[in-house]
Amino acid sequence: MDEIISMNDVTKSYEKGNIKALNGVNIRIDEGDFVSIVGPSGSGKSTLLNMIGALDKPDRGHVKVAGQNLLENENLSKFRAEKIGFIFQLHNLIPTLSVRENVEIPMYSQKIDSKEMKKRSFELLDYMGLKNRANDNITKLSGGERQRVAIARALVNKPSIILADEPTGSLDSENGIKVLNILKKLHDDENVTLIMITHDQQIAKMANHIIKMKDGKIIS
Ligand SMILES: Nc1ncnc2c1ncn2[C@@H]1O[C@H](COP(=O)(O)OP(=O)(O)OP(=O)(O)O)[C@@H](O)[C@H]1O
Repeated sequence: MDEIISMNDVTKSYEKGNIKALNGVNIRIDEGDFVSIVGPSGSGKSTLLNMIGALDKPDRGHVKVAGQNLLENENLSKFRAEKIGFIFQLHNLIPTLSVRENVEIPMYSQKIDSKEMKKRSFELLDYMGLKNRANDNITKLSGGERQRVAIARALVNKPSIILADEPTGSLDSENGIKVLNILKKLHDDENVTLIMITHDQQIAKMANHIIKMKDGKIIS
């Protein structure tokens, strides 16, 4: 399989070097892999995910994602919009917009006409079982429904990589399973590379590979 993400001796410190959030991390992830990241609070999981998504820069080391060296890339927002879909625990949806408008946000920076935007957002909302909620204000939806909107938004630019930080963390188990099944189906059907942080051992086992972190290092 082809490599899609690699990190070489990546180090990231905070508080003038007192906290080593990442301490010499090496990874290789192949196209189409489903990887879960586990480890205690503060072990560096979010920092690792943010490095892959070019939301953060290492102090030292190399990060290569989808063939691009992120330290040399001068247009990281374009890179993010085209290659990466982000799903966060608190889903960062915009409360003043409708469901459909929230899904369309990542397309605004691309040169996509409004008809095509509408077509894509309806398709994805249909896939998520939310087509009839498209014009509702986002605040009318339940937590599980909002998380499905966040997944639709992450997919709208057809990214090759999805980064999910505790995507089921704020959901009850029934809704959590629904969201996970959607992510798993995406991975199986579309060959999307899926990288997910979780605290739940059972959920972690759904992945093909598990990265275990401790004190800024990968321990297995
Ligand atoms: N912006 C920041 N400023 C200072 N310290 C930070 C910052 N971001 C992270 N850290 C520190 O870096 C370390 C790793 O944090 P990180 O958020 O990556 O851990 P995590 O494994 O994702 O934790 P959790 O499971 O609690 O979300 C922690 O000690 C954290 O306090």
